[in-house]
Amino acid sequence: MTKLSVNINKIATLRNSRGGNNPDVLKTALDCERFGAEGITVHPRPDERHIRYQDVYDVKAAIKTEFNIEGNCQEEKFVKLVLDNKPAQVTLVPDALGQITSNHGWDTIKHQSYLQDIIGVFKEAGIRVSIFVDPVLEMVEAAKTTGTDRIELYTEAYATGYKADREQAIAPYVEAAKLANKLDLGLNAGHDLDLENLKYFADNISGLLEVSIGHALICDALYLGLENTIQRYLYQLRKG
Ligand SMILES: CC(=O)[C@@H](O)[C@H](O)COP(=O)(O)O
Ligand SMILES: NCC(=O)COP(=O)(O)O
Repeated sequence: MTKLSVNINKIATLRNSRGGNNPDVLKTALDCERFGAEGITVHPRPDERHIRYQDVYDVKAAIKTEFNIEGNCQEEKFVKLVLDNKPAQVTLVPDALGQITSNHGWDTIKHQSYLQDIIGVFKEAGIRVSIFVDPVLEMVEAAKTTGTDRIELYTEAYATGYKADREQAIAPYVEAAKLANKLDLGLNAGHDLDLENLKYFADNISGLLEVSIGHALICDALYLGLENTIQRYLYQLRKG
């Protein structure tokens, strides 16, 4: 079964735009769980323009489902934040400073030795590790030797290509997933997944353990309401 982890970054972005506590990030996380989400994802960035470091402590203390902290482990503050909070999972993303959003996976060959070291730090603390990778076979293969528990396939290219030719868009992901399964690497996916493209992805990717979805889900919630939206995403993952 593929778990749905809701990324609440965009709730924090809205809150920060006025400086108060509306919408309430912690309440939203708890409501997401109440409405059926099987995990909460946050992606704090060094400028704290959406999720703030304090939000991470607050959310961790309150939620009951799997907590997934994503971010750039080259930032010392991020490493401390993760080790302080001990989430169920940390997802390592090779973001540059000031990046609008994540836009590529790790080069697991070039950064092999660095990844081995940092993954070891998190695993030593009992935290499951996932690393963000593009659906490129060499990158998946080299991910295995980093010691990571899982990879998260970066799905922006799938989401962009879906409308024009979904078979072509998913093809590299099918191959990457087959290889990950063969190597016994756990498989997550995320970025720009939405109500339209999610089911086809989940149906065609074997062994998909978790999707983390934020931007589209929060946009849908404006029209459909948060509870209804989460139920609809779960339905896309579960229906035959
Ligand atoms: C790793 C990934 O694809 C998402 O976490 C995405 O980066 C969300 O971050 P933003 O909300 O800052 O776009
Ligand atoms: N890991 C992907 C994620 O958390 C959410 O990405 P998006 O749905 O906001 O594009």
